[in-house]
Amino acid sequence: MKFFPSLFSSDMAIDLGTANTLVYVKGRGIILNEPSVVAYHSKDGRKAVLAVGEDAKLMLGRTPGSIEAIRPMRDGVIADFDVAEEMIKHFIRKVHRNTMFSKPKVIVCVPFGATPVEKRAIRQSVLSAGARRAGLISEPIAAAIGAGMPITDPTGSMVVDIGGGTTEVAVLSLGDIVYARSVRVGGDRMDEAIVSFLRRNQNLLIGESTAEKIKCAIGTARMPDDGRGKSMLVRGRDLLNGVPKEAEITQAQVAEALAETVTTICEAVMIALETTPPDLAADIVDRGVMLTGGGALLGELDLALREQTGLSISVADEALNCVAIGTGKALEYEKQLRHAIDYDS
Ligand SMILES: Nc1ncnc2c1ncn2[C@@H]1O[C@H](COP(=O)(O)OP(=O)(O)OP(=O)(O)O)[C@@H](O)[C@H]1O
Repeated sequence: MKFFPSLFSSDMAIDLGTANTLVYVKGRGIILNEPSVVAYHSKDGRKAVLAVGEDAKLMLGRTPGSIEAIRPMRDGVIADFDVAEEMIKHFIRKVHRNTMFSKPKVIVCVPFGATPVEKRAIRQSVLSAGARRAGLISEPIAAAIGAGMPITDPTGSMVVDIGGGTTEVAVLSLGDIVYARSVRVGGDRMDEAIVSFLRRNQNLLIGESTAEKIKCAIGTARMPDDGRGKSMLVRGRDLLNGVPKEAEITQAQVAEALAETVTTICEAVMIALETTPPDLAADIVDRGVMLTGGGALLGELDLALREQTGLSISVADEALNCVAIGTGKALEYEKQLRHAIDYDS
């Protein structure tokens, strides 16, 4: 009997993220979560896919001349359509492999600011990957559903989804978006800020994946009370003499490196509040703001936002998976949430 669900249903929801792609299968939940990376091998002017997802991410920054590891999503949108299509096809086939009947229906979440051309390209990639129908849902709506917010109530809710490439701030009421704004800062920008901080202050050159490790291990949005906080050892290359070098980086230094990104996120929240109609803004002041996305896990980001905006801030349970869970719920409860899913544009 365990075999039956995979035979009959593989309608799926995809969170096509800058950093990670997650696939939710109806009735089963999230069954795939892999980095959004594709590695190609080039020979005699012809390119062939070598690896996708986890295996391809291991190759980033470590490829010889004949291999290229590419992240097709940048700033929350598709930067390289051909590579993105390969990646979507690979993931859909991986999930759909055990299904004998019917092509799946697929719902994909897209950033609020995605253009009609970008939406059409995503839909086309999904259809050519073997889907029978392709629906799109706006990322802030999916994030809010995934965080369990009462988005269909006649009250204002604010969700701030901090992803790899973008941060989307949205105000929702009665199941739809009243205000949304996307700023091109997120986890990637934090990694870049750590790389340039170490280059400037310690003459140490590190790669972005090392910067991401530092951010996840000791990253913080607030200056530690003792002015230093925890520390970790980092390996990179000495920019002065070109040899490998190990240096210590403290939480205070990471906080300094990330200060600009954190301020940009705070400003986006304040602008959203100022632009929201007064009654809805009052609801948000009462009910607070929900943070979702991997960037929401940055140490003390909720506290820093609370201090800078004066609003009450919560981090969603399963912040990293909220968008995928919300897109999946839209698929499960399609009748109730059909106004949020776009099958036609
Ligand atoms: N513990 C952590 N602390 C800080 N950042 C983290 C942590 N865990 C994950 N991240 C960051 O979260 C980001 C990925 O988040 P998420 O998966 O929500 O983004 P995405 O959906 O791929 O991106 P986008 O929404 O921009 O398309 C990465 O930059 C990652 O480094």
